[in-house]
Amino acid sequence: MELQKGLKLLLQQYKALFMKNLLLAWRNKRATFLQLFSSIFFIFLLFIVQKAINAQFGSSTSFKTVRDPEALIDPPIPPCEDKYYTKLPCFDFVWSGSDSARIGSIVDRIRANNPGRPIPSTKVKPFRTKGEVDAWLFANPMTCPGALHFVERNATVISYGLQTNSTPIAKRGHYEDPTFKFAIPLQIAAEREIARSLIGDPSFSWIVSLKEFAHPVVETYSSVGTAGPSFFLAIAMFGFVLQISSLIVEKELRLRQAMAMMGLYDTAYWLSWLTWEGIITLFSSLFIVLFGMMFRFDFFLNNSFGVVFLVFFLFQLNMIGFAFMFSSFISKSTSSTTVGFSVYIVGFLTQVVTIFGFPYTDNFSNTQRIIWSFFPPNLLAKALQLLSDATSTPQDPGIRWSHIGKCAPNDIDCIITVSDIYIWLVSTFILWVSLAIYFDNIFPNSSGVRKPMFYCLNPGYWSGKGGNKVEEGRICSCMWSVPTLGNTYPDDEDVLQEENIVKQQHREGFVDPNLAVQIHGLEKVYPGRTNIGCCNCKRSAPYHALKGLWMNFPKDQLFCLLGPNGAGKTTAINCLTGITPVTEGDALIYGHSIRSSVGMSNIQKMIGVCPQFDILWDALSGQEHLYLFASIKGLPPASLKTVVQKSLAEVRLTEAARVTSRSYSGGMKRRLSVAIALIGEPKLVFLDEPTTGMDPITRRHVWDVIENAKKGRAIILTTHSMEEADILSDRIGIMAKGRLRCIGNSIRLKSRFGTGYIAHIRFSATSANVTPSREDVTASACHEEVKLFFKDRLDVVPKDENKSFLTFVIPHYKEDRLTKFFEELENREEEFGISDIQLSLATLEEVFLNIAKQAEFESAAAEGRFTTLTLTSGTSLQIPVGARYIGIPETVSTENPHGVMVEVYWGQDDAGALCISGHSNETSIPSHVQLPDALSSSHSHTSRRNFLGRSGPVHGIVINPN
Ligand SMILES: Nc1ncnc2c1ncn2[C@@H]1O[C@H](COP(=O)(O)OP(=O)(O)OP(=O)(O)O)[C@@H](O)[C@H]1O
Repeated sequence: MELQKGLKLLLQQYKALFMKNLLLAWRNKRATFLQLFSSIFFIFLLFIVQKAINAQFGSSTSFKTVRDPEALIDPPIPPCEDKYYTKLPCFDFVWSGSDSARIGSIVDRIRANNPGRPIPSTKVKPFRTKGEVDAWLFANPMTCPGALHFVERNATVISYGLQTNSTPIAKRGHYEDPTFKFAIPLQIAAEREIARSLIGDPSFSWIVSLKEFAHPVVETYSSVGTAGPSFFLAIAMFGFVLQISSLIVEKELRLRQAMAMMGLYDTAYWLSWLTWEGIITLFSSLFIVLFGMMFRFDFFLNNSFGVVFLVFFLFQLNMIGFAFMFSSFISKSTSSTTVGFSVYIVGFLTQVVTIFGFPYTDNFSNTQRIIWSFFPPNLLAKALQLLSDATSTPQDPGIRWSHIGKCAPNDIDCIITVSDIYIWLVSTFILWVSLAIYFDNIFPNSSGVRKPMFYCLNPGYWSGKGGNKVEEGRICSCMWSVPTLGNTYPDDEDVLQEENIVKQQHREGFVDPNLAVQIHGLEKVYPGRTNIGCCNCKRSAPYHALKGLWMNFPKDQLFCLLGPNGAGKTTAINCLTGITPVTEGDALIYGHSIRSSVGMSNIQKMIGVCPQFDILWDALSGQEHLYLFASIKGLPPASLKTVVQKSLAEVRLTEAARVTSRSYSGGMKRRLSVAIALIGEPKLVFLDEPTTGMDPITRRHVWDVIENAKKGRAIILTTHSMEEADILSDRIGIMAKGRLRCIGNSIRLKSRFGTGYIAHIRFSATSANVTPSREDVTASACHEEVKLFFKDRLDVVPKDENKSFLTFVIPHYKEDRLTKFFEELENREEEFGISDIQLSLATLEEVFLNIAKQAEFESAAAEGRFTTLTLTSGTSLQIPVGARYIGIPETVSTENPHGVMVEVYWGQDDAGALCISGHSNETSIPSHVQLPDALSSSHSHTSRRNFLGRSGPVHGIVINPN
């Protein structure tokens, strides 16, 4: 099948990813709903805030249009309790001039003639002089709203002075103007009563009326301009947090890596997210403006629709770009809410500062403005302020398209316009997205791999020819030097032969067309690093996970890679699939080198990978996964449906095709992963433990799938199931500690590395006329005879036995005696009471365990590990891990002229580490054995004392009795 290439493939991948984003958003309806419609809630809150403020300030005529102002006639002196924040007991007024009886009577009349409310004498306080009044006011603040100072100059002249607290105060949205409320009524009352006293007519008429100017609304409070920035920032935060977590989840779950392995273009990935979020942002901004208009905000009604919409759209888009950039710094999706919350808090604070004028006035420098404008919430706050100021009174026309580049006529401090803010939002958006892509490349991905810091300065990166070099570890971690490998020649003859063939082909530059993979000395060292934290310094040494692999994988064969945990199987697959860079060596996959970026992109088109852990989107169904991966692979659109249906049928997921993978069982997920690996007819398939977690029936079915898939392609399979390896593989390689230990087909491995042949002897049930106790005796006699027969002819003892069978393990080197032996045994079947004889080769599991144990022996020897052997006699010896024969120090005697030794039996614990499982009886060391002096010397190092004078551990002596 011809796969799509170039621009066509990019477009196909883009469409498939866009569809994936749409499906994820559709399945996560609650989050998408919040992203689109949370604005209605916040705008409703703004509406309530606006209403509450209007109600509070409603009493002040400044907030109203006054066309026919009402006159206030003879305003009375109000009670002192009416003053805001007054302290009780209080006085309506205090006065000086109490030495004069005439002044006293004027004050009495002021009290008595106060319109509508005569003032009781207790509510006024007389003083002799102004100085006394000042001293009293100083000592008793907030207890009196005004003071009158009278001076009787002569019989026809009385002068007076007025004193009041001139600070206007606001209380719960109401302003108190002390001049109008207290000073003028006192003034009117004082002048009225002085005039009456001077002309001697106590009923002299005196009417004063006060009236404000007719005026339009002088000021308004816009909740959108003041509280709006933080509310609209909160709306944008939904998109911000969701975007960060979507990107991180795909990184964290290695979904991006899986797509990259299938040949995904980064451009398609970023474009799909950008367009998807662009569309969501567009609708979200549209709803903000429509809801704002619905709630009748002047801000939304009087400014041009397009101008307001663009502010919200560009701001939200900018926040998405900001989220893209942040996602490079975060590795856990659970941190996205914390990051979102922190950005919101910082944004809220900087917005408050912005609303108070920083730094968009002449008082601040350009540098301050530039730095401030990099943070998108600040630009939003300023834009909302400009738009809100432009509609602050009904007379203000708002901002039209034609005016976006101009300052408002009354804005004398204007330093930034709406069009400047658009430019800032667009250019910083481009900056965030570029930084996001750059950081995404230079920060380690989920496999710890990253590009060099200046990768984009490499011309090869842009031309597509090379420049795809990758590094490992964090940017700021110091790498340790890579340890060199010692002797890398294999001990096993088959491995050596394979290695020689591959090496020769490599030397000759021969690319065998019948080979799918040629591995040339593949080495992988995971870098050790020193991470310097603020108060600690963590070190980890480099780890040699692959120590030089030389192997060929023919086409049309299934190669099974076995090995204990940590052997390096997954590392080998990761190197071959380009997930992790190789340290040394190379591999050719269908002639393409894994070390070249062009080679790797060709390789990715012809491989399929089923990773060790299922890499699936919870919210996508099996069918959607297959559509997505088939599209990324570049299968022609016309064939997608048929291919997907076929794949689903192959892995028996047709019925569950439309069910989201969240509801799949472990086995179903594995089957889907296998189907993904096989989609698009890849020429090489990597299956990393594909049947883990499957029940026996499903496992057998998947074996059928794999068996069928073998035709026309190479498969590399890793598994911990020996049965699986035995059934499926054409060739098996067992790895341990980063090296290939053996290679060959199953029979070859069993015959070379198994303990030998296994003979099961089953005994016939004793006849019915034999009593039970007699039956036991007969059976036991038969067993003994057979045991004797095996001992006599083959020198073997039973490995396992019970009432009805005996099991013997016959070593390979006794193979030549077997034909005759079994002929004789068959002839004597009746005599021995044998009902059945079964002869089989040792199992692959046994081979595996032997190889793993051998590798442990080698690594223990290489590392010089020691353990304690406690003999039955009670003596404890320090012996090297893996040593088989140990001479016991200071045991030379006339009976044992060469001393005494034991054979140590080694087993492996649950973690695969070597442990002593027992030891033989103490026996004399044979005379031919070369002995170290230590064995007989009484002053040997084995019983030396340490520097504290205490005796150190006694060391056993490793000897070779053969
Ligand atoms: N990113 C890494 N950084 C450091 N060491 C690593 C890294 N990945 C793997 N290793 C180490 O490399 C060794 C080989 O690991 P690998 O996963 O290849 O083993 P495996 O044979 O696939 O084991 P399993 O059967 O458990 O999957 C292990 O000791 C592992 O700890």
